[in-house]
Amino acid sequence: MPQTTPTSRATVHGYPRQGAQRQLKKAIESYWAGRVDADSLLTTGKELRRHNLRELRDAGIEEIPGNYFSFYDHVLDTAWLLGAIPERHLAAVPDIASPAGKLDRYFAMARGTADAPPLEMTKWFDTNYHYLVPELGPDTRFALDASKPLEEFTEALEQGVTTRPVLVGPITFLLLAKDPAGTDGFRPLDLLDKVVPLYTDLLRQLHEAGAEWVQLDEPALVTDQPAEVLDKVADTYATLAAETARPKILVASYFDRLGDALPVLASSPVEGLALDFTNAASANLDALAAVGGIPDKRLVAGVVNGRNIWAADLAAALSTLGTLLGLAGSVDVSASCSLLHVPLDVTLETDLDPEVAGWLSFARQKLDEIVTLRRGLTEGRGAIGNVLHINESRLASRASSPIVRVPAVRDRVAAVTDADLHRTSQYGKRRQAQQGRLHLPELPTTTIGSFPQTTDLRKARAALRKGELDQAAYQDAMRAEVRAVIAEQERIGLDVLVHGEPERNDMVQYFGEQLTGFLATQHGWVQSYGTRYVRPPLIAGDVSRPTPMTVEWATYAQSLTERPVKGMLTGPVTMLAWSFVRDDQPEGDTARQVALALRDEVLDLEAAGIAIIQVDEPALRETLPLRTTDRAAYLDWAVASFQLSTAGVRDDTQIHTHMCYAEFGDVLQAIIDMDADVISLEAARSNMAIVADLALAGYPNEAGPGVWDIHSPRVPSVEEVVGHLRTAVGAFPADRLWVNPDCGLKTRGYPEVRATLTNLVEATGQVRARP
Ligand SMILES: Nc1nc2c(c(=O)[nH]1)N[C@@H](CNc1ccc(C(=O)N[C@@H](CCC(=O)N[C@@H](CCC(=O)N[C@@H](CCC(=O)O)C(=O)O)C(=O)O)C(=O)O)cc1)CN2
Ligand code: MET
Ligand SMILES: [Zn+2]
Repeated sequence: MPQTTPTSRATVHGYPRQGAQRQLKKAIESYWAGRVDADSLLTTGKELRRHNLRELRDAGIEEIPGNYFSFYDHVLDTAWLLGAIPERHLAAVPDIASPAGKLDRYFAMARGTADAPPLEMTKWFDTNYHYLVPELGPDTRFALDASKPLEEFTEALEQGVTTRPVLVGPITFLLLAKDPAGTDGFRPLDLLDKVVPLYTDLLRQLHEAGAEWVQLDEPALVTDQPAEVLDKVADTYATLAAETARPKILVASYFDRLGDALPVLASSPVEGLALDFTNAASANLDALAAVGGIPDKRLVAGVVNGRNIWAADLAAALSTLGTLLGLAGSVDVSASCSLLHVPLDVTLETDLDPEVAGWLSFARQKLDEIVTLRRGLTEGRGAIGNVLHINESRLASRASSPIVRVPAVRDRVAAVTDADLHRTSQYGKRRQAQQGRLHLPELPTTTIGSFPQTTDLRKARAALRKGELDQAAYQDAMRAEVRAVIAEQERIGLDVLVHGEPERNDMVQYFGEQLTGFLATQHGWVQSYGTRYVRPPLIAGDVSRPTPMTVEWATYAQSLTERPVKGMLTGPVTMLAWSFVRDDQPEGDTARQVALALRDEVLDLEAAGIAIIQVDEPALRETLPLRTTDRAAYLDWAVASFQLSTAGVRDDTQIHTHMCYAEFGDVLQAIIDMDADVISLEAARSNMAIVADLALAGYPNEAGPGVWDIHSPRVPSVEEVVGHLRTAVGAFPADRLWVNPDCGLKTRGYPEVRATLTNLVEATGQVRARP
């Protein structure tokens, strides 16, 4: 007899918010541009939520999440919920009586206004999604505004569905927040006692509205936390559970294992836990057994990977679920995390080989997997025999496909030796050779690569796709842009130029489209931040480079000027991090394949006379495993793959790399080991703190701390840039410093780019003249 657990349900933590045609992006951007009013935007939001609710219900999802929708970001929504709104944003939009007022204040926090800079934005754990960092100080006063979760709950109820509202939990909210003033001895977590009563109040209000369950997300608990924080977790959930008029509480964790937080939550009085059982988080299974299970609790089992796009191994997932049945009061089937991080629907992909499409599972397909597994769990394998059979044959087709394993690529990787990872000479000798070739002034000025991606550029690309523009006309348009970008930089007086990357839809997608082993999607949009989306390529098979990818663009740009133009590539770690990576071999193996393909490109650029080659690694820091014990192994392959891609060049070829997104403290040694001749880093927002860190760590090569925060259209004055440069020069040898913005300029407009780069060059002149 199959074991039956009648209470088992199919559920998810969240679903893509944007709609199949990215309607949400378009509606919000239209609102910002003044083309539609607040009511129209609110209506679009409502329609998308209603549509998603039907989609989830029709797919067979038995408990549907609520409050996962957002006009910008769910952490920002939580700050709003708790009334943690900085003074400057209150002042910028003082009147919120109307719907437009509310939206405008909300968007002011997200994007800033002329006088009020936005909240800082940073990566959501180890994903490519960005959240807005709540600003909390010792004097922050909270005030609950539960209207969003309540209204969305009621809205679903009107459609006949009792949703489970999903909210960022109090511990994670406070751990993600920052005190912009850096008040001595204060941490946002000190505000816990002020915040917990608001959550209690919120629980009461949701209960009154009819909510049976509420989900509080605590992903911060999958990062290492001291005992003192874990004690606060225990206290917090004991306090919340002590409220009698409340929904049942489900505490959710994802992206890694709970570790020491697992026994704490297991023995807390909350009614349910949601755990991730994929990848490194699969250690949750043994840990759960070790605490004797949670027989009095509901377990929401994340057995379907919510972050990757491969069809699940249903038989394996079912066997995990079977084991879990013995470890919890009830077992529900879910994805490991919100489906926010994957594209919407494989069936929209008409260009994919149908065999390959069968290997894939986007958000919509994951719903089917979850529902199937729930049936298998409650009705037995026999009930889903057909689906298991099809799944098995699809997995087999993937495992044996010739695109997955290419012997020549594997042989080449196997032949890599340690010598391939190191430049011929030490930095000192290379520096002399490079100076002899480049003749750069002290404090050379440069940019990070991209210039504004104008509407015209995107329109040209869209026209090419639709066949309205032929390849030759498209190339002409892009070349014209390269000419304009080079001329612009010469006029401004920069020392090392870039071609501006006009031909790239995205720095990862562009290379993915040219490398064998990568697959592109047409509609696979995933939210990166706010209304900005990316279409991550899929790494399905062994990677190689059939032909040069950037050499023509680089040599064309170089032919237009006497000044050096940097070759511009995306590094192996970032190519993996911002793609959906194959799950059938260690990531380090995939990274080496990508590195060899890039190494070919680097050597071709060198042979074509390009003297400076930049290999960007902005994702190196964010991909750092969440648990510190896993980090060394990651850094080993990450650094080695960067070295493999770059170390083949001559002494007089200068290798640059670039990293944005601050918090480099954990990777300083890796930065040294990468041995790029020059690294440009984000620094403007942290007032050049990284420069002192590099000096302290003994970083021996050259560095360009960013002097312009490109995330904002604000133009820094000459004095401000001079100030940054003097700080840098005071902390690091001036003869090893470069001057550049924090990151590429693709999201910026020409007016602020011209103004800022002019100021940057002027400021550099002043500091050179009077160091
Ligand atoms: N992969 C990746 N991850 C990253 C970054 C990154 O650069 N790449 N940077 C950080 C995040 N920053 C980001 C910055 C900008 C955008 C961004 O601008 N995205 C664009 C899409 C970029 C793109 O793929 N553009 C394509 C397609 C553009 C498009 O939408 N075309 C329309 C039609 C074109 C038109 O008429 O305007 C369509 O296909 O429907 C192109 O240029 O060809 C957007 O959401 O609008 C995304 C992330 C961290 N993570
Ligand atoms: C997110 S890092 C961006 C680096 C790239 N070269 C650019 O300038 O856009
Ligand atoms: Zn960058």
